[in-house]
Amino acid sequence: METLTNEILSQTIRIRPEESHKGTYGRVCLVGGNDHFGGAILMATEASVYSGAGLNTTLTDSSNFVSLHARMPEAMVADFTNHAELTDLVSSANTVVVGPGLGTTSQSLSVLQTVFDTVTPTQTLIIDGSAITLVSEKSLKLPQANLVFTPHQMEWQRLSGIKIADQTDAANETVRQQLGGTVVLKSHQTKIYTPTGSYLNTAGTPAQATGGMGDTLAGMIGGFTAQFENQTNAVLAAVYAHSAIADELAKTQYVVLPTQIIHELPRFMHDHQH
Ligand SMILES: NC(=O)C1=CN([C@@H]2O[C@H](COP(=O)(O)OP(=O)(O)OC[C@H]3O[C@@H](n4cnc5c(N)ncnc54)[C@H](O)[C@@H]3O)[C@@H](O)[C@H]2O)[C@@H](O)CC1
Ligand SMILES: Nc1ncnc2c1ncn2[C@@H]1O[C@H](COP(=O)(O)OP(=O)(O)O)[C@@H](O)[C@H]1O
Ligand SMILES: [Mg+2]
Repeated sequence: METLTNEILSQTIRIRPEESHKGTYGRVCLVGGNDHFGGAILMATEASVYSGAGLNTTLTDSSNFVSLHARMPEAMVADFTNHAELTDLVSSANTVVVGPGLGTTSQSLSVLQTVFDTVTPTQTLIIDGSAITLVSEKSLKLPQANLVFTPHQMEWQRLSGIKIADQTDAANETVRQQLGGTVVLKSHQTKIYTPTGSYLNTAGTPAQATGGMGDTLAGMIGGFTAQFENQTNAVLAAVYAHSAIADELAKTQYVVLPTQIIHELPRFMHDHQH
């Protein structure tokens, strides 16, 4: 297993060419946020926008529209129960993030199933939070796409069937192969299992242990995969940047809020572009 260093940042974060426009930097569609967990999709969206993705659209419960617009006028918003809009918007994205705050009701399941029925093999699909729990509980058939799962250890236990104490590299890699795609197994030392190798993230701090931290990472992975070509490096760089920014803030803070990491992103990415 290879340890991630800040080299992954300069290998991934590109200086923007002069001759470019918002279309050059990818389209992200973020799906989640029910009437209880609006904050989760709000943070994921904010993270994708601040990562520099060119166009961001959030499909969520209509009760979240006002708060989302108030915080994030850069993002477009649509109702995730509108089947036609959901399929249209998911189809036109490069990257789809599904799950932050989606919940596990029959409505959540129907939204997730529509996303799975719509994505195509050329798209990257990040499956986070409630979407992982739903796939596990309902044994959903996974779509053909560039899949990125972002479970924490309990979600990985549900999805893989491996108890937290038994989550060894060999066992995790076996299930990754069965699932296909990449698994970002989040913990105090996140491990990333990809089709081409496994990586350990030693950056990060217990100051990050607060709700919304993973929702933020899912949005960052969305923003990075939408605009940077090498999809594996984009995932690795997002994981590393998320923790490295937290480490910087934790030098003077007891707790680091997800939204504080988000607001540091443009400065941090500027300092590491190549
Ligand atoms: N502001 C919001 O709207 C928030 C919404 N959230 C959403 O709430 C839904 C449920 O997610 P949860 O993760 O809270 O619930 P889960 O029930 O999936 O997992 C939480 C449980 O897992 C245990 N656990 C064991 N190892 C862990 C590890 N390494 N990291 C994290 N937890 C570990 C925790 O102690 C806890 O009991 C998701 O859709 C999520 O996106 C959460 O992200 C919290 C913030
Ligand atoms: N003690 C810790 N040290 C380093 N990183 C941590 C620690 N606790 C949590 N994190 C990070 O915070 C994030 C938590 O994700 P998750 O549990 O999905 O949060 P949420 O669903 O509430 O947004 C992960 O990226 C994880 O690696
Ligand atoms: Mg989570």
